[in-house]
Amino acid sequence: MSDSFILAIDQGTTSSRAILFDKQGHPVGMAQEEFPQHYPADGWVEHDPNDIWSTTERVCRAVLADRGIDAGQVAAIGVTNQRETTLIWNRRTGEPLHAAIVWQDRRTAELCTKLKQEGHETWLRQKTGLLLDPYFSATKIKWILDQVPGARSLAAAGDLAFGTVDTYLLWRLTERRVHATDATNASRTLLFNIHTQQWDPDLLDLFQIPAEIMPSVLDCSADFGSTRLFGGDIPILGIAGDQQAATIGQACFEPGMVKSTYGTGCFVVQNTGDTAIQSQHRLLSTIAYRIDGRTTYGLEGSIFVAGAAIQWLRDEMGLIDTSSESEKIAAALSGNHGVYLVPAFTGLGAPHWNPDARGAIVGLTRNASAAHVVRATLEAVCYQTRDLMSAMAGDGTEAATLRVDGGMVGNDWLCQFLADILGLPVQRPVVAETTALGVAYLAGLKLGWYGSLEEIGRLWERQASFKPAMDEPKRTRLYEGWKKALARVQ
Ligand SMILES: Nc1ncnc2c1ncn2[C@@H]1O[C@H](COP(=O)(O)OP(=O)(O)O)[C@@H](O)[C@H]1O
Ligand SMILES: O=P(O)(O)OC[C@H](O)CO
Repeated sequence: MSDSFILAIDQGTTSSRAILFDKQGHPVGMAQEEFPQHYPADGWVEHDPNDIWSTTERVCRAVLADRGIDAGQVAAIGVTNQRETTLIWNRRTGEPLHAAIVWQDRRTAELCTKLKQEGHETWLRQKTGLLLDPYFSATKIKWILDQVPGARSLAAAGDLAFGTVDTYLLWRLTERRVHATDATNASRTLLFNIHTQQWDPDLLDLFQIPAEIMPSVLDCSADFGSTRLFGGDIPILGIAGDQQAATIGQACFEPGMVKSTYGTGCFVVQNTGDTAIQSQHRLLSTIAYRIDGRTTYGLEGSIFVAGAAIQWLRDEMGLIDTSSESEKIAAALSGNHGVYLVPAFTGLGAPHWNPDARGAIVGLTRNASAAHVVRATLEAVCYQTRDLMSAMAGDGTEAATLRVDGGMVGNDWLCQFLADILGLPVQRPVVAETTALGVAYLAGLKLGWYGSLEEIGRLWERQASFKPAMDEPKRTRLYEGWKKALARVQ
């Protein structure tokens, strides 16, 4: 089996990646391509569907060519993706009706506020585990159907298909144009009842979305069809939203286990077993994975800006030349000197859910320097994680450790400060690409490469552990400072 691989496609917010994994879950090759972000109006974020597709197709071809691997050696494909991002296309022509509306896009904030005022949030939360926020797909679908001329009549004629990014990629990968998604992606639309596991007629009604445009919903580890685009026929056997895939890649299979992924945003997910917890702290209840028809739920805290703030330091403020430089700068300072940065660039996500909040730097004195702003940006990611972890402890289980991954956790200073502020050991795995790994595992389960999640769990390896080293009074003092800064922007 040594010459057999799984090809994991990770279609993220800023780039598309293709990674080949062997049976032991080791990456043996990777190709990555960034693509343009479009900001057509304040608070709007769009992707060109053709960029999503063409970068994905190219990175798949590139990784196979680089490693000299042909389609016959690829046992299966797994697909993981930026979630909630919404596409609608014409089933007959394949033409997208509109640009993809990205998860970060706030154009439907007003509609969400109106629906909240009309009292819809409570029943909607019970069914979906989510909140009324522009983040999720439903209001984005409604926006496209309402704004694109002729869209509603095309939908009535059965000519339109809606999909999150996984669904769009699946449709384009498969010759027979499979229109399907998995339960984790479905659970981010605000249209899927996480208890009955069905598209919910009341929700479709509320958002005026015709059922005909919705994809069928399968387990995460399932036969999604096959593709002939890379030479031979390769089955597609795994799909999961990226944060759920990372939960699997981090082997958080026991209730109470938590992972946190630090990429563009930061997403903390705790496994809650077969219970969909109704959060009292404005966290989301979501489907962590569904395998063999059995659903495992998760509690999720989503922060919209994490690594994106480091990019902002680099691209807009010019305070650093590279993201990794932030580590050296933060480490060289003896403390934060009371400087806090609240990166509420697109409002605040969990547990605040305030779309109108905006960013701020507070505590500046004559001695404050660019270095303090850089350090404050890294610190903010850690304080926000503590906000989420405290909310989670209030709703369910207090975590014993935190497993971290994503582009930012190569930063040792960040990982240590995170352990210090949480007062919790932080563990970093050997395979940093946990998102792609998670979906490779899902495909591998279907292939029979792995007999169970327990077997997969035994493959998880720790690369580094960061133990809390800060005394409690200092931890409390720093966190209190953060809370004061946060109060200034709300
Ligand atoms: N050493 C570092 N310190 C801080 N941030 C970093 C570091 N390396 C990368 N990043 C940030 O991590 C993000 C990239 O992570 P990645 O997981 O690839 O993101 P995504 O999948 O959301 O596109 C970028 O925002 C980048 O600024
Ligand atoms: O593409 P990422 O890694 O920033 O993840 C985006 C999330 O799935 C949005 O919910």
